[in-house]
Amino acid sequence: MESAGTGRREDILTDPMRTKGTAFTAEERREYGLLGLLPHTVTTLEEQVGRCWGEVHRQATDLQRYVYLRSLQDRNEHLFYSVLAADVPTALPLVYTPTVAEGCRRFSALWRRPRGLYLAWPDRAHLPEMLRNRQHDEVDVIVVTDGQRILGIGDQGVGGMGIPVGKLSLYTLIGGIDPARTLPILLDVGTDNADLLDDPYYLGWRHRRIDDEDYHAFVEDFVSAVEDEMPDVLLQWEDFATPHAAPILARYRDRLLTFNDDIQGTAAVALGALQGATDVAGTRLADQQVVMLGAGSAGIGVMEMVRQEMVDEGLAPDEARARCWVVDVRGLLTSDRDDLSDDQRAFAHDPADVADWGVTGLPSLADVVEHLTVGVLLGLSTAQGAFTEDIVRTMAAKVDRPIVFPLSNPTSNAEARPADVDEWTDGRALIATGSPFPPLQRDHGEDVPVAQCNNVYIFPAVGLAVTAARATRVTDAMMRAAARALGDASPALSDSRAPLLPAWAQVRDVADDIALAVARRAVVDGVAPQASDDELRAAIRTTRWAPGY
Ligand SMILES: NC(=O)C1=CN([C@@H]2O[C@H](COP(=O)(O)OP(=O)(O)OC[C@H]3O[C@@H](n4cnc5c(N)ncnc54)[C@H](OP(=O)(O)O)[C@@H]3O)[C@@H](O)[C@H]2O)C=CC1
Ligand SMILES: CC(=O)C(=O)O
Ligand SMILES: [Mg+2]
Repeated sequence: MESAGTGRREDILTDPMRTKGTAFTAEERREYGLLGLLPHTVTTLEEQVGRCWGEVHRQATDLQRYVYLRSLQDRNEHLFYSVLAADVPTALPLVYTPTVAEGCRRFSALWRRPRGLYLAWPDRAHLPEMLRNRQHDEVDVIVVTDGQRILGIGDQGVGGMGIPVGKLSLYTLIGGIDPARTLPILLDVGTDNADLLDDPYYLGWRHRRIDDEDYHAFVEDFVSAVEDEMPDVLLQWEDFATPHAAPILARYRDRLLTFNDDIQGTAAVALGALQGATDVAGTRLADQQVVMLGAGSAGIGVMEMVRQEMVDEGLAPDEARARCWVVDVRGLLTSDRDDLSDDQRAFAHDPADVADWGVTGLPSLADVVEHLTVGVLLGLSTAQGAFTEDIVRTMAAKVDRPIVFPLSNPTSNAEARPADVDEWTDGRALIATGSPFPPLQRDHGEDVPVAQCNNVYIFPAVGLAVTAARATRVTDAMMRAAARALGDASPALSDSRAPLLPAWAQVRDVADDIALAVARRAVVDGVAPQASDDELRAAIRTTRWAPGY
């Protein structure tokens, strides 16, 4: 009993993928040598879920709720996912934006147990060995960050690991990816966050970020090691700073099964929400002047998909570009600026386009809104409150149904609060936000939920699609297919007062529909084996993991 019995019972009691905790039945407790190791009462999974939610609600702050749920995840994954699934709208803001931002900021202080891989530059000679040390051999999805641009809160160094962990939990909750087949990775290449460098308890490599030449060599070594170890894995790049995000995607998108969530996932969800919004507004994207505040990788990614959509709607590429306006911290992107990347330059306007505005220097967002009839105003700028009352009122004075999406995360970085936008536009605005906000109050007492336009609607479905279809690449057309399928599911298409995106209660069904559309497109694009719709549907069904004992 002593040796073999002890080994077996400890495994099954403490292995987060196999334990049932107090739900082990009397027979199982005897069979596995667990008698005496658990309190007498045998509980059901439903009772455990109820008990856990009771504890979540008893915590004093959302950060404590986050810590509780993360500890539960490390202890018992079936229970953790059952808890999340029981109340997705309440769980999401706790394991994801906005609370995960605080989890990242306080990562070192809150450290409990290891999860995923920490690949630090000083250990670069051992990358293959570190990858081989992963907990589970078979991996479907990796989410990797270097922690440099975490949501809108900047460089969090090793604390950025909160994001891959959080995103992968949503791959499982929404996309049904087996949690034992997910792998969060943090590339620790230092941090330029002075507070972290000064923090005696900081757990990352205490060093300034390495230079670009070393950085790209390290990323290349990492990618090569992933190719050797896990050649079929989906590699999702997350929260890389703009100077690295697009170049990395460009370098690897034709070599691996890979995508950048902030560029491509955000674009797809924004386009999906715009489909419902333009339908309610009774217009087409191609008829609008679309303004983006923020020229980072997320903002430019969204505008690129908006431009493609306008072309699909019938505009010539130049006509489409002429309707897209991007404003960054200095002002409007114009072709005489020498501080633009090639991706940004693609949206720069000729200074002659705005010469008759009479503005000295670069036009600001207020200037753009004053001089154009703007139908769509999007924010991916990290600039809290940048959609001011003046700006929104000026816009709303010229269009019946202004489309206003303050998309920056977390909540504290949003360009505007929905309740304010609603008030300034007398309830006419069509609103979606990046982080969750309370519903809008109407005089007659009916609450109107605000759509959360967040890439969480997209990435779990893309993961499900490529895993089920055995795709080898993520093409632009696959991301467009995701956007369309999400747009088609917009409740606003059938009820103009309904939110622009589906309710969280439906999100898993919607993910199945998106996954089918993406998988189908992968087959058409020749990046997945031939399969009929029925075969793809069946593959999606069998790929889906669900919690339960
Ligand atoms: N809703 C969603 O699903 C998603 C939301 N996001 C959010 O989008 C935001 C931006 O992400 P990303 O593009 O990667 O980040 P970046 O930091 O690279 O981009 C921010 C952009 O906004 C500009 N900017 C900063 N401050 C201001 C200001 N006061 N006025 C106007 N422009 C300003 C910056 O200009 P400059 O570079 O010159 O400083 C830059 O162009 C983040 O908050 C992130 O959380 C991202 C992905 C998905
Ligand atoms: C949602 C997301 O990916 C971000 O804010 O970066
Ligand atoms: Mg992100």
